[in-house]
Formats: sequence, C-alpha cells, structure tokens
Amino acid sequence: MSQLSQQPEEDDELQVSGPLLVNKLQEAGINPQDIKKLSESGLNTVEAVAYTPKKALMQIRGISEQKADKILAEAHKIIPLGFQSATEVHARRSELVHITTGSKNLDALLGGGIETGAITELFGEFRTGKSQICHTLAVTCQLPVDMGGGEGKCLYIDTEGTFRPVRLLAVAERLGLNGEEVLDNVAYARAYNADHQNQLLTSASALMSESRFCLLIVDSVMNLYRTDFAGRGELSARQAHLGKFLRTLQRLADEFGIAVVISNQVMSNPDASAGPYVGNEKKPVGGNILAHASTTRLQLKKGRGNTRQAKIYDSPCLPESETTFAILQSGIGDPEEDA
Ligand SMILES: Nc1ncnc2c1ncn2[C@@H]1O[C@H](COP(=O)(O)OP(=O)(O)OP(=O)(O)O)[C@@H](O)[C@H]1O
Repeated sequence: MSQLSQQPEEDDELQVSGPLLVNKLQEAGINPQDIKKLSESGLNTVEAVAYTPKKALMQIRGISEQKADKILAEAHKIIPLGFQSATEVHARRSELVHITTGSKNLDALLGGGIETGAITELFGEFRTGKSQICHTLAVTCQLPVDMGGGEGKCLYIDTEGTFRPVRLLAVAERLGLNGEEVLDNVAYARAYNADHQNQLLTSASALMSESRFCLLIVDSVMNLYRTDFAGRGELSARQAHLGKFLRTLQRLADEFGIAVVISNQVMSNPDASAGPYVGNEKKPVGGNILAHASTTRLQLKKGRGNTRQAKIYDSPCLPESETTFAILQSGIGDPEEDA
C-alpha cells in the first residue's frame, strides 16, 4: 500500500463526502478572524461547530453571544440536526466500517471488528493485552476496507509510555505491508498530564481535518487522571475534567467517522463482598462518566499461556458473550494460529 500521506487525490475525494472544513462558514458570511478562533479551539469542521453548545462557543475569547448565535445558525443551515427516519439511520449504519483486531474470534464477538463512529473501551488487569490490541489496530486500520481496514491513518495518545513501534513492524510484516509506510501513517503523542491529554485532542482535530484518519487510540485513558487528581476531595473535579475529554472524543468520532479505542485499568469491586456469586470481579475505573461515554465495553482476562479471554461487558447491540484470542509475536491473533 502506498503511503497515505502521499495520496492527495484520494484525500480530496474523501473530503467531498467527509467532514466540511470550518472555512466553509466564510461563504456564509462568518468573519475569517472568527473562523480562525474556532479552528484554534479545535473546531476545524462545520460539524464540530454545529455539535458545540452555545455556552462553549462563548468561552472562546472574542466570540460574543451575538456572534455565537450567528455562527451556530449558519452551521446548522449546513449541518441540519433534526429528526431523520429510522430507514436513513439503518442505511447509514449498514455502511459503517469495522476495523479488524487481527483475531477472527474477537472480530466475530465485536460484530465484525472495532466500530467506526463510536468509542470502544478495552479494560482489564495488567498484561491482559490492551496495549497489544491497540498496537495491532494501529496497523490494521491502514488496510483497505475489503481487508478489514479503514483505509486511514492512526492517532495514538500514549499516557503510560508503553508504545513500541517495533510491535507495529511485526504486525506490518505479517500483513505484508511496508513497515516504513505503516510507521509514517501513525501520529504518536505521549501525554504527560490530564490537561495535556485534553490539549492533544485539539491537535488531533487539526490533523484529522488535513488528512484521512480512521482511528484514535488513547492508551490508557485514566492513568493520568488517577495521578493528577488524588483522593475523594478531587473526585468531582476529576470527573468534570474527564467528562470534557470524553465528550471531545465522541465529537471527533461523530465528526470524522473515526473509531475511538480507549484502554482502561481496573480496580477491586467494593461490592465483591456482597454475595457469593460476585467473586473477586474487578471493575473498570472512571465511574459512571466513563461507563456512559463508552459505546462498547470489552473486558479482557488472562487465559492459559498467551491466550486471553474477551467478554462484551456492555453494548447497545451485542450480546454478553465471550471468546478467546491470542497475543502472538506478530500481534493479536487466534489461539489456533499459535503453531
Ligand atoms: N513480542 C511479543 N510477542 C508475544 N507476546 C508479547 C510480545 N510483546 C508483549 N507480549 C505479551 O503481551 C502481554 C502484555 O500485553 P499488554 O502490553 O497489551 O498488556 P496491558 O493489558 O496493556 O497491560 P498494562 O496495563 O500493564 O499496560 C504480555 O503477556 C507479553 O508477554
């Protein structure tokens, strides 16, 4: 596959059916200076502006209430936000691309792979394969759609310092892709604190409006929140900050039609002592805010050797079933491939 960044014609084509750049508002009479302010705040597309509440627009320096009203009115003319028929929703959903995880078992469990336009959360104890799945997806997302990819680049936000390009090269080799091109198609950023993690989404939005990305990974989502906000006293501030981060993730998923994958840690469930059937089940951290933001929640557990169990923990349309996958030298695969 040729390098995605060297495909201007393809990117131009995608732009026609993809998100509309915020500059389009200039044709509707919005002042270029105000458009620049929107863009600097991470609102790079008309969709992003249309989805933003008036209050948030007014928080941008230089955008008065009157200007916010005008900007929103024009954005809503271009991106109508009213009702549509279930037939239209069904038609749109049937066109949604799923990105392969590398494991046939796991793809089947997920209804075809990782869904685009949604947030998928992977949670489990250490060594359960969360980061390995993220590394594999960073490569498979670049495959053509008919091979289980999303034909786009990947943005990778690493909060733990566990990103290893060598793992991407191993996956690329298995798929017969050019390793150098695969690495060029992954935009990587290490986040150093929760504020920085949030700010990176502004740069992410700018990158996504410049070329075709189909996947955004945050590995892991709660790590910096757990260290930056310590103790019960800071819990509500933490959840408010986290809520903003997750809302922006969802907005990017809606706006650019990308898949968002977040990994998450677990903690002992205080309810575990409530009865004999609960066992020592661990639950994901992040509370209700994270639970409600994730479209699909996938629980990972250790199995024998290099195998891992995956279970649908919560999903709007998948049953609570389980499967087994394997962590191979060449990325995520199935246990039977481990010959
Ligand atoms: N090159 C490799 N070949 C095969 N297995 C590997 C390879 N590299 C790492 N692994 C396996 O992957 C597992 C670690 O998985 P991963 O890094 O995804 O954990 P995690 O769930 O993200 O945990 P943590 O919360 O500690 O980051 C280990 O069991 C390790 O042996």
